[in-house]
Amino acid sequence: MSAAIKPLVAGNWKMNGLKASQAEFYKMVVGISDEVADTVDAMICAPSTLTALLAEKAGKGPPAIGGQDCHTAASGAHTGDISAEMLADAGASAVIVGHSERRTDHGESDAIVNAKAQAAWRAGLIAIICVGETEAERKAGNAVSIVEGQLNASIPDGATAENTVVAYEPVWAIGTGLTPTAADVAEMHKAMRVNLEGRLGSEGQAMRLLYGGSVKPANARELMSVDNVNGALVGGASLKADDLLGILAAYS
Ligand SMILES: O=C[C@H](O)COP(=O)(O)O
Repeated sequence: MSAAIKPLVAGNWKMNGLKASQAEFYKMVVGISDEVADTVDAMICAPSTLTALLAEKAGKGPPAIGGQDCHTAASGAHTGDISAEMLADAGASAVIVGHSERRTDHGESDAIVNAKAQAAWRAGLIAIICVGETEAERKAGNAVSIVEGQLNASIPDGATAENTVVAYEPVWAIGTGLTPTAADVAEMHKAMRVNLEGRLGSEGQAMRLLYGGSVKPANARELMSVDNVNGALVGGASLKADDLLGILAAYS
């Protein structure tokens, strides 16, 4: 772990959560101790129907509130979409862009992800940019080159450690209970660090690099202690306060 970088554990609720989920969320708000908050940043990326409700419930947080996707435009005739400005207005401070589920389900290319990251910055949001290889790409020995290609094309010029977080999520590890070995995570995160330092200098050196894919309380300590892993992007386990708090406890 890079000592100077404050880690981030971001929960991605995906298409889960109703107004009643505020009760579980409030358990997270009251369960994050000052000691934990001093050590690690916490965030919940809620469905946009809940952004304003949870932001109000969180007050100043933690957790901070994030969105899960945004359009590239600030406003306009884009039925069903949501802009980064709308998320910011509802109380979000960050937005995930380029999640593999968006890339697969909605055909989002690196170029679109790049434009969405710029839209996030335009609205004053942190862009959490996701990258990751498929199972076939890993089996073919191409995982690192695939991820480097995604980094190069998805991260806009002007990325800083303040406005950008990178999340490495092997597609085959998402929601499957499978995780890469600590050695594989270390290899990938080192490669990402070298790539980002080469392009962005000290900003790339200080940028938070999250690991995502089947992170649970039981494996968080091992995964989060890998060099160049500066936190986690958590799906299923972020829906339950006990699990999220258990993952945050990896930093205690
Ligand atoms: O954004 C989160 C990831 O897709 C990981 O999901 P998961 O923790 O349910 O595997």
